[in-house]
Amino acid sequence: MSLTGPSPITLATLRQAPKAVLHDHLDGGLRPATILELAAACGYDKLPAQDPESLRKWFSESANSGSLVRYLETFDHTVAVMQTPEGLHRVAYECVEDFADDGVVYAEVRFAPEQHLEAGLTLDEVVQHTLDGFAAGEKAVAATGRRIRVVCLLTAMRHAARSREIAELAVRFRDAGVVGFDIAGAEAGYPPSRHLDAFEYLSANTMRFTIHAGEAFGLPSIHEAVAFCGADRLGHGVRIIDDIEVADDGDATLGRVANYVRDQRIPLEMCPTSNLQTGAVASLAEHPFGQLARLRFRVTVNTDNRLMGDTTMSNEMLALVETFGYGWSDLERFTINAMKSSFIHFPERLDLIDNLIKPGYAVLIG
Ligand SMILES: O=c1[nH]cnc2c1ncn2[C@@H]1O[C@H](CO)[C@@H](O)[C@H]1O
Ligand SMILES: [Zn+2]
Repeated sequence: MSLTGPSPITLATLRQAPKAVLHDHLDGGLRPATILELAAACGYDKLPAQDPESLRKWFSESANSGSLVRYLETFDHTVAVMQTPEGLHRVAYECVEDFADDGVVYAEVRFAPEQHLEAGLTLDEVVQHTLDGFAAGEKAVAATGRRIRVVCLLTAMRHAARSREIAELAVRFRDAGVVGFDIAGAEAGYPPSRHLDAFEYLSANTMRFTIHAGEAFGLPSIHEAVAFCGADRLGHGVRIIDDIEVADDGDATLGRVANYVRDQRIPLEMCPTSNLQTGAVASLAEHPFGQLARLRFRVTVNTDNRLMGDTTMSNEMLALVETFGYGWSDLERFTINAMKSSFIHFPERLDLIDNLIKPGYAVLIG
């Protein structure tokens, strides 16, 4: 029996809840003030605004275009200031701090090393400076008495032709903080099967991977990702809803791909705010998250790009609570879903679930 009852769900209490994020882009999460300072330091003079607040507004407004391709254009400015050892280290370090301040206890953060070679760094150097930044961030957070684990996924850009090379890079850094691989970028016209070579290499090396699929393009992309490529998780995957028919009484009929994804417990990395911005869904009320959670797909809550979405994990959770009426036990379930789906080793997952996540929600549930 509880003496206090459940805490109300507000942004403040959500920030205290232990959270896990599987889908967050490093180059989509910079602090506006940091962008300005790094731009000044490296001589990048194409920023669209000159003070932090205007820049914050510029990113969220420009990303809110209803088109993935235009959303992605905003990354030119963040990637531009992440070309040096200092830039990469600082952005990674601050990412850890920002997650910890929001009560995130586990994060898988991704970025595309091939986009960070303009100042002459090698792929290996790019990854090493970033991992050093994460490690320094973890240490700084630990020194304040909090605990966070941040690991890295390496992304290959789906329109480019370096995925095999990036897969090899990921495997090279597998014991140093890289736990998986991803492909991202404009989806239409660039099906995941273009990168079969990379996925086969990863599978042969027992390294796991996720694929952005079913975001700006439909069900065929999801089908390819899970059936041809063997994706361990799906980035977004919202269009899986096209393979589900829901009758007026709520009864659902699933097609073959939807059944496969649910049966195999393939995790869906859902990013509500990002989906609104890119036009993948028209409104939160219509976001497939609600139906998919109800139908017991393995849904997880994610930020995608904190800068472009002007968002945090707490914010994404609050939006879902306000839209679908979720309570603490639902949020705990989504968080445990994320930990079960994470790419770190099993004992470490269990440790975070048993020693941080369950006790944290027990306090909030009251
Ligand atoms: O939601 C998304 N869908 C597809 N690609 C994305 C999304 N968010 C970011 N990126 C792309 O991933 C790269 C590496 O982090 C970013 O530079 C951006 O081009
Ligand atoms: Zn993404």
